[in-house]
Amino acid sequence: MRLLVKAPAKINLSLDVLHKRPDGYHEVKMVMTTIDLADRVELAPLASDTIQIISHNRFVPDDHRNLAYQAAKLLKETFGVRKGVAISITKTIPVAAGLAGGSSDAAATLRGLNKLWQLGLTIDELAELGAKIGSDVSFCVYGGTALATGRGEKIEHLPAPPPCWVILAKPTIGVSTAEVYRNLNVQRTFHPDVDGMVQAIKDRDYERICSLVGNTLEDVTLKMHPEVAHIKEQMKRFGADAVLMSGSGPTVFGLVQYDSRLQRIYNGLRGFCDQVFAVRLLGERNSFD
Ligand SMILES: C[C@](O)(CO)[C@H](O)COP(=O)(O)OP(=O)(O)OC[C@H]1O[C@@H](n2ccc(N)nc2=O)[C@H](O)[C@@H]1O
Ligand SMILES: Nc1ncnc2c1ncn2[C@@H]1O[C@H](COP(=O)(O)OP(=O)(O)OP(=O)(O)O)[C@@H](O)[C@H]1O
Repeated sequence: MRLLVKAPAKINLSLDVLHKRPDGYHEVKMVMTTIDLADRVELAPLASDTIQIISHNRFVPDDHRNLAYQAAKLLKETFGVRKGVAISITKTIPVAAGLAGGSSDAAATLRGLNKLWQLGLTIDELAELGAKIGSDVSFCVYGGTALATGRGEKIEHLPAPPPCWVILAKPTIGVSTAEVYRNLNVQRTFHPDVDGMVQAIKDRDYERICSLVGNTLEDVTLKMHPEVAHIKEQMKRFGADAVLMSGSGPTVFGLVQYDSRLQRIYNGLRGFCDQVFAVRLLGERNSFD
């Protein structure tokens, strides 16, 4: 049996960093939501007891460094599985972009292998295991919309925000999440109103959601890569309702409610940015199939 699993990207509508912890990670408080831009993860049983990664993207490792590999290894070791699997990853989510592509591939692998190997784990158990792979993996196991705290692995589910378009523009640079956190001075930085964002989502108030988007990590990445600020300015100028960098960047997203404006913004950005996507905000859990 071969299994095809969808691995959607996330954006951070609000991301606050509270303080650095003794373990080196940062305590965060953020609102994340899934969007309709997804990698395809295909799982096929192997006769030998090995994990094989097939990826045709030169930026994606095809060995133990791949987060999907780490997900399979974690399940094998934790539950004593003596079976092999070939994991074929077709990337659509840009790499090192702030969209949790690798984390979502790992989450899809956890969900898929739970079925393929008939492990009978609950979604909460899979999310807990996911946290061992990376801070964004727990959220990606569930998808939907959530308030994430701790180092990002404590998930409180939220209703979906009102439907809208999400325009994404990624400059041709990759950003290291570790480096962005390292360059952050938590005391002297902007802190968005995350509680306000949670309330606005519960109230399904699109205008308030747009007015409250904010990301503590944005200033750090903008200083390192001024082209991200340029994309932000252009997206605002072309008429997006709200504009923000996602995660540690460098992808910038814009929220747009009216179809009539979408084409104009998309075309405008395509003029100077290679990777531009217009997708729907998913926001609902279980939108993987
Ligand atoms: C920027 C975000 O994507 C926002 O959703 C996440 O906070 C990062 O999630 P991630 O890429 O899954 O991060 P991990 O793979 O767990 O960690 C990568 C590196 O980022 C830093 N890191 C990450 C998460 C966090 N809460 N504090 C940190 O300081 C650490 O230096 C860590 O070594
Ligand atoms: N399945 C994978 N897909 C993409 N990159 C992967 C994968 N597994 C490991 N990596 C490595 O992880 C690095 C970060 O990639 P990824 O696309 O997950 O970043 P990101 O979108 O910024 O993540 P996040 O938003 O969670 O910080 C890449 O440079 C790559 O070397």
